[in-house]
Amino acid sequence: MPVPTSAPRTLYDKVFDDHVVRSGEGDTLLYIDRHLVHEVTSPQAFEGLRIAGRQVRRPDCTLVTVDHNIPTASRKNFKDVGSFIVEADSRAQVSALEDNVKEFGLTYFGMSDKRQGIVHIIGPEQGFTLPGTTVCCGDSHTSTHGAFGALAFGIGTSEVEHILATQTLPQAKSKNMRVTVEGDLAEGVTSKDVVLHIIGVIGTAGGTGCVIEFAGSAIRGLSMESRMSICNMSIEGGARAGMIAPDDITFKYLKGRPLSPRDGEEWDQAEAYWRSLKSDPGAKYDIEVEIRAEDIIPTITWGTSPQDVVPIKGVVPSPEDFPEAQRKNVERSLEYMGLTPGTPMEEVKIDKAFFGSCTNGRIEDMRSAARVILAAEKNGGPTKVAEGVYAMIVPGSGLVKQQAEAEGLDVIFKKAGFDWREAGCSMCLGMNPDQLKPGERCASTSNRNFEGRQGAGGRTHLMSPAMVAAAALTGRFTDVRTFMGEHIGEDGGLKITDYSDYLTPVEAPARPAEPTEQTKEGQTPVKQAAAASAGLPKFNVVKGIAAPMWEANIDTDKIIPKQFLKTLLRTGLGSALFWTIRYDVRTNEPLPDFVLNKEPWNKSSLLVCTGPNFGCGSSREHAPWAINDFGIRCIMAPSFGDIFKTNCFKNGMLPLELPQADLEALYEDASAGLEIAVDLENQQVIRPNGKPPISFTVDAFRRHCLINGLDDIGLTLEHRDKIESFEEKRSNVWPWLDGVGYAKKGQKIIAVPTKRAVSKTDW
Ligand SMILES: CC(C)[C@H](C(=O)O)[C@@H](O)C(=O)O
Ligand code: SF4
Repeated sequence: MPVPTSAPRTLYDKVFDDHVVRSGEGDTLLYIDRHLVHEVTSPQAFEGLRIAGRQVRRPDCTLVTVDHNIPTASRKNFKDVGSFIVEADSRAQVSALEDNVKEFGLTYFGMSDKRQGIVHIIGPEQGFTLPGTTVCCGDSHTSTHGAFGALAFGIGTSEVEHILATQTLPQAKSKNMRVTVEGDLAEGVTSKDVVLHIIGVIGTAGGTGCVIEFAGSAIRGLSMESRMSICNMSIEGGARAGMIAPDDITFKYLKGRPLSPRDGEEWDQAEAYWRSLKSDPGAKYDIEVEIRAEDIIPTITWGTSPQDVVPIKGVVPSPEDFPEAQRKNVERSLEYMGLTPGTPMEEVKIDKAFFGSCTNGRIEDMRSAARVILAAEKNGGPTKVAEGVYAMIVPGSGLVKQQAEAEGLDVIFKKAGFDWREAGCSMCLGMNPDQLKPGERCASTSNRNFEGRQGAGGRTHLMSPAMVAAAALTGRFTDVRTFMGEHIGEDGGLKITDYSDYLTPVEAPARPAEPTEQTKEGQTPVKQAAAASAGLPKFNVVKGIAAPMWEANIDTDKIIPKQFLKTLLRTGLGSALFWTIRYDVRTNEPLPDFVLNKEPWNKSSLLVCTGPNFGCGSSREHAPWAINDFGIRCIMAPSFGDIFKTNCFKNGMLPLELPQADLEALYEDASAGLEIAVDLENQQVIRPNGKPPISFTVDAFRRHCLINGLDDIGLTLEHRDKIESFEEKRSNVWPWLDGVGYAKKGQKIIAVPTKRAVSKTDW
């Protein structure tokens, strides 16, 4: 429920309140101003629209691009997707998107468009992301856009369909959390170090159920691009979204962008509203975290969770350094990462270096890496990528690439032996051919170091672009400050003009052979029958064997890895559930010790996990689809990742939070192979052998929907009149938000007239 406007409100409260279409029973219905769409999480949503005979409600507020699947090889000879993308499933997914944007009349930055890029890079670049807006995308790193003071969060595919059809989304109000970073950042410390440090402090579940506002002088001193890197990784801190109050730095960044309000009256009106978007003095936060900027030094990860951070001067930790409850997880991570406790991080060697992703694929990141290369040379450090290391640079968008080339950065990179690629998500998750081989170690500017994230068996260490550049040059993790001398800093040190000596074109380095097919890691399993939601099955009592698991932070990459996200369907993923821990990564043979490969748990219909934060990370709805397809309808755990939890409900599944002691008891029942029953109507877990049942409570509205198998879109469309009156108000109060897409004359625009001319600026 909106807070009465007289009470002091946080930035989050204000943006939330300004988007309420309706509040009643269940979640509040929020209007979504900006919807970004990509190829991985949309095919089933468009299919759902088609089956229900629905249109896209606001094409002018929808922007579509392709990023995850596309190869990053040169596009010089690009003709079409059909001939360019070798891998069949990736090609099918990109082609499906191309068909969908045509059919539904949407603005699309395809592979031949220089504005194409990672969704979270192109939104801000175009001025599509604006302060005070609600921004959604079927992608967990939508939190990036919060850097503008937008309420931006990732959603699953069912929610993508919901927004396409209604331009709204049912949302529960999150808690307010504030992370304040006060003071000056030391030389060589970047926003990536800040956010890794924050996640190290709060943990990957620290922000669960919250929207984090980043505040303090260190945050205010950052550029927009650095702020985006911080908000981007709010999801790694478990938060629904991250936000930073907009200020002059924000307004300057937005001025003149193609989809920003036009100069003059429209801009002035927008800026006046944006200036009101800051937390009121005395506004209440449920959680406050304070961090001193001077405590942050260049930081990297050692393990398989983004919270596994260590300062570069530190050593690989030992399980004994952690509380008892975490030791098994630490041992598992160390084993996977092939690291020995006590080894100085600066002695760990790398095989690959990856620059890019929605965290660090922007122009400032490219400049920061180039500065390190130049400074290393000036200070007598290495001048080339270390022997045996393959280093790739993948700009976040075609426009970032164009800008970098205009500044001559590509020449610096190529001369030092880096491979200069085309825009896309690339090795951040390796849905395209850019992947690690089993056992390879990578210094990466991306955001996730989960097991198998960059390729089955691959080992990822997260760090800043400057630190990746340093590691690429020395072949091992290196404190960038040790050979930078005075030439350091995000804006200080070497200036762009210093690049002039390096502007001689050179050949690209040899690249390791690319796999043509991804069958080694397994392909989309079993062919499936129906692509769209078949309507929600009713959930009443689910009884059966429960699979016991104990790991903390089971991320959705672990539940279903990237190679299975290429499906156009919602079904058939059961055989790939927990792929990387269920099968041998080299032979694809089932691992006999994995619980779901053993009798009787291979027929589980429930799952009990004693570790917290189940389903954290990526927004892929493929995770609950895979669990459901295996036959599991209810997961019991101490806590869940926010997006995963919503995705479960959208599929008629129950994510049930229970106290640790109850879970330990159920874990024992499950390990003994005994049947458990979850009775949602009576809110009880019934244990075997007459043991006393465990009571629980589930939100009344969610329970009602699950028991009756209710379809959310249908429910929302009953409030069509409310949506229309909200849109009318929106056009009056925030007129710069209407009709800003690139829709051309004659293109299908449903419901909303375009009120403004299409910008012709060459961006
Ligand atoms: C494909 C998409 C669902 C996913 C996400 O939500 O984050 C991806 O971008 C990732 O980084 O794993
Ligand atoms: S996290 Fe990686 S895969 Fe996901 S959107 Fe960002 S760049 Fe793409």
